Amino acid sequence: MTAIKICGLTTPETLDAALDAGADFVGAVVFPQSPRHIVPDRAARLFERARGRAKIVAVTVDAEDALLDEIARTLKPDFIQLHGAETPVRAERARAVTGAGMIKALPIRRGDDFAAADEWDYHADHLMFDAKPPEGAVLPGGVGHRFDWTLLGDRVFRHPWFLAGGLNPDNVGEALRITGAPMVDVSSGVESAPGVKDAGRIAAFIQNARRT
Ligand SMILES: O=C(O)c1ccccc1N[C@@H]1O[C@H](COP(=O)(O)O)[C@@H](O)[C@H]1O
Repeated sequence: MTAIKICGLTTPETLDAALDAGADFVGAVVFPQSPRHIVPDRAARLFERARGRAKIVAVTVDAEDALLDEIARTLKPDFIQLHGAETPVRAERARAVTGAGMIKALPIRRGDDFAAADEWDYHADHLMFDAKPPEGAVLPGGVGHRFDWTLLGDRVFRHPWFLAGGLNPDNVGEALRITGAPMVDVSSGVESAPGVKDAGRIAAFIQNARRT
């Protein structure tokens, strides 16, 4: 069965919508430039209701040790998602500081962007293939951009991997049919406005992904 991550949750109502619909991973974005930013202390109080029901993911972008340490002490995530330009050395440091599993997002625009996966596959527990944002974009993710899913072809990776970028309730079925992704991740596609999650769209996304 496809594993599903709902990312950028900031309210109890929408977190409950994700949990009740059967999300496997729920994500807190700790990145001040994001409309979904939540400080670690508040994330810890919000996400406590998810513990044991879904894996808790802290999404970070080139985070310093101090922030990683704060996230580890407060939120205690099951996974740290690295969504910036981290190196494998920094990623191993993030793993050591947090004691959490690691998801590494790789930006994809063309087929040769998958080359980075060869090395990262040996460091990350899960790779996440997300669309490369347009030049000058403030956010490295969460912008609803998708890449050409056929680029995945019949590539094989060591661990189950996430497809992300521009997914929504209407296209997740097609995305799964084309890519055979074992895991999917969504943020802006289940919102009514940037940073405003929609319980109905969360439920529809999970239902449509499961149906496929
Ligand atoms: O969601 C954000 O605001 C965000 C900020 C910084 C880094 C990553 C972020 N989100 C991640 O990007 C994917 C794809 O987003 P979308 O579905 O295209 O909107 C999202 O699932 C998060 O993992």
